Amino acid sequence: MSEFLEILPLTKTSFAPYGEVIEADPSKMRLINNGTTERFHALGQPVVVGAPERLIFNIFRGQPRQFPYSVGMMERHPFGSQSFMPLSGKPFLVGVSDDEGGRPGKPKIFLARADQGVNYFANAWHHPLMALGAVSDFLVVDRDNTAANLEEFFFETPYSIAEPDL
Ligand SMILES: NC(=O)N[C@@H](O)C(=O)O
Ligand code: NI
Repeated sequence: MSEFLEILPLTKTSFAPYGEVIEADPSKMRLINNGTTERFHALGQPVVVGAPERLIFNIFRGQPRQFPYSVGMMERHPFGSQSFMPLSGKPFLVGVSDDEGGRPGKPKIFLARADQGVNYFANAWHHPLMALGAVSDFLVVDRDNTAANLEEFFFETPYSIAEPDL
């Protein structure tokens, strides 16, 4: 019987060890364009390790996950950060793990609102995109040449996630 993982709200504090939360934080806001635009400044830092690879913009179109969902693996990108910002007005799930001697520990699952994105730090264990409820698009900024930038770990016993209460 696999262990069910609790779903927590996504907050800057809870997510801090794994990356940055991209959201319109009033403390980061400055008025620009003659007061007609609110700029929420420097919400996260895209990172490439090991030039000459480039940071690129992508769109990921994710199929909604079905529940109960089996979390059988985690992955990480040693040579760059990876950010996901919802474009379809839907919430999504974020899964991360601490590193425990080169392997991911028990995953932590966060529910990201439709107005929240995340930027995973380089080498942060995370689960691949988990869209919710409908096919959803995400703006993704990460390092080009992903082939050399992906490490996966498969759990002997998968964890489970119950249908989130949206
Ligand atoms: N492999 C890929 O491009 N996607 C994953 O990295 C992911 O985090 O969804
Ligand atoms: Ni990834």
